[in-house]
Amino acid sequence: MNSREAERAPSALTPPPDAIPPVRHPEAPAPGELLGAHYDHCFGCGGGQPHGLHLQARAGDGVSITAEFTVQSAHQGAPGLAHGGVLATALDETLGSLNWLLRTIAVTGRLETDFVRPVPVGTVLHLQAEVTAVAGRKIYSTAVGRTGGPDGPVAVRAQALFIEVMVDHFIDNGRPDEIKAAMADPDQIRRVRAFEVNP
Ligand SMILES: CCCCCCCC(=O)SCCNC(=O)CCNC(=O)[C@H](O)C(C)(C)COP(=O)(O)OP(=O)(O)OC[C@H]1O[C@@H](n2cnc3c(N)ncnc32)[C@H](O)[C@@H]1OP(=O)(O)O
Repeated sequence: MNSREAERAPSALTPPPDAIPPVRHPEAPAPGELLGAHYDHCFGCGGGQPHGLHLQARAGDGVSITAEFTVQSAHQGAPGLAHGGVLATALDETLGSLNWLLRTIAVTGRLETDFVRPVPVGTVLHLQAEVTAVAGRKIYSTAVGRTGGPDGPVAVRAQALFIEVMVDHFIDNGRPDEIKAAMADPDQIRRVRAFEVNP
């Protein structure tokens, strides 16, 4: 472990003392509004991924989100049970959707997941996530996923740190074919949301 990694290790998900509460963007979708897919080919929310999660997120109060995802046969790890990585993806996607309420472009830097109960295929996972603090480019957030309804037992939970980036993060690092296709989309909203840029 180098010194930078050591610095991040145990307290990386604890906001520093100068962190501030998150501020909901004035043009954020109203509480209860469905967010829709930010990118058709997103494995978490896009309709263009046959085996994707097709997660549906809804704006909550403050800087919070609720989301639902139904575990499909294609999401198995052990027989009849959701793969842990798929559940982590559902948490990551829900947490990532919070950035749309802040209208900040950010990517996951760290995602720490607790797998509390096994989740069978066919289960609807009810997710809730909120931003807890912001410190400069660092956005701290938490999420839980419950089974049997929005108030059911916790099956998974996560703590995350998202880092604000410029749109160049996607343009410089993404594969040129997909970047070109997304930029050529005549729908301005779809074009900007593909890169998570504010319209
Ligand atoms: C609706 C949208 C849904 C989107 C889907 C869900 C979201 C995703 O899955 S995004 C994809 C997965 N994530 C990625 O690909 C990110 C890959 N990583 C990177 O590109 C870079 O490491 C990146 C951008 C996170 C940080 O790099 P860089 O911009 O150079 O920032 P850097 O200076 O290293 O770090 C900035 C701060 O964050 C901290 N930090 C960065 N990474 C971490 C980390 N892993 N753990 C803890 N702290 C970290 C640094 O310590 C630093 O803190 P401070 O300002 O206090 O010194």
